[in-house]
Amino acid sequence: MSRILVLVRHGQSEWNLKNLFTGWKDPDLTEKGVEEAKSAGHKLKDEGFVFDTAFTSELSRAQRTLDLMLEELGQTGLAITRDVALNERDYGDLSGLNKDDAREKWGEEQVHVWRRSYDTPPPGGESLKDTGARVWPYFIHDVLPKVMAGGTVVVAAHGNSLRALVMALDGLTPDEIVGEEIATGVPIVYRLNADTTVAEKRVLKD
Ligand SMILES: O=C(O)[C@H](O)COP(=O)(O)O
Repeated sequence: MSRILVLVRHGQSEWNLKNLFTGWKDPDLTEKGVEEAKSAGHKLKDEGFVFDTAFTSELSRAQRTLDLMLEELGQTGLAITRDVALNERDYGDLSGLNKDDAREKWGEEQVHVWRRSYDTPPPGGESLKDTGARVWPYFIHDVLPKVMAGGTVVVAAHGNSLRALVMALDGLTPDEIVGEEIATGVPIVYRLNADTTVAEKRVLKD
């Protein structure tokens, strides 16, 4: 039984390039982001991955990344489930602001706490804990059963919705999750044991 879960953060978006807080805003991929998505698909193809099902968010950058990966894999007909539960953390009032301008205004430390802490939400937005409170139940209810049935499952999502998943899968503490970064377009491959614990984790860097 394979029980494989592949997590991929979308490729670079227009707002990643402009250094803007994005959250639930919906910018497209840049050309570099398109290349990153294709390269993720290429790596997975080279390793022989064939997916049984795919999940993504309701945001274009993750959906397009998934489509581009599946094109590379020759799996454009695959069933895709799109759900708001996998959306990026809602950055609230920070959405659309430049990250350096925010550091100027509120200070480096405060902005770091909003971006990387476990339970301090940005103004009007979600903390990582809040994000996990919607991502994790969705994962348990909708995604995990497909993996545990012996499937090979891909989830294309976002920096912080994936940090919430990785925190739970890897059993990281609130202090440990602060240092966890998810790179754009780099597949993270989990193989799970029959009791749902992680048997193996590999990050498919270049
Ligand atoms: O929503 C965003 O701005 C990005 O997708 C993630 O941003 P962060 O790295 O600042 O959390």
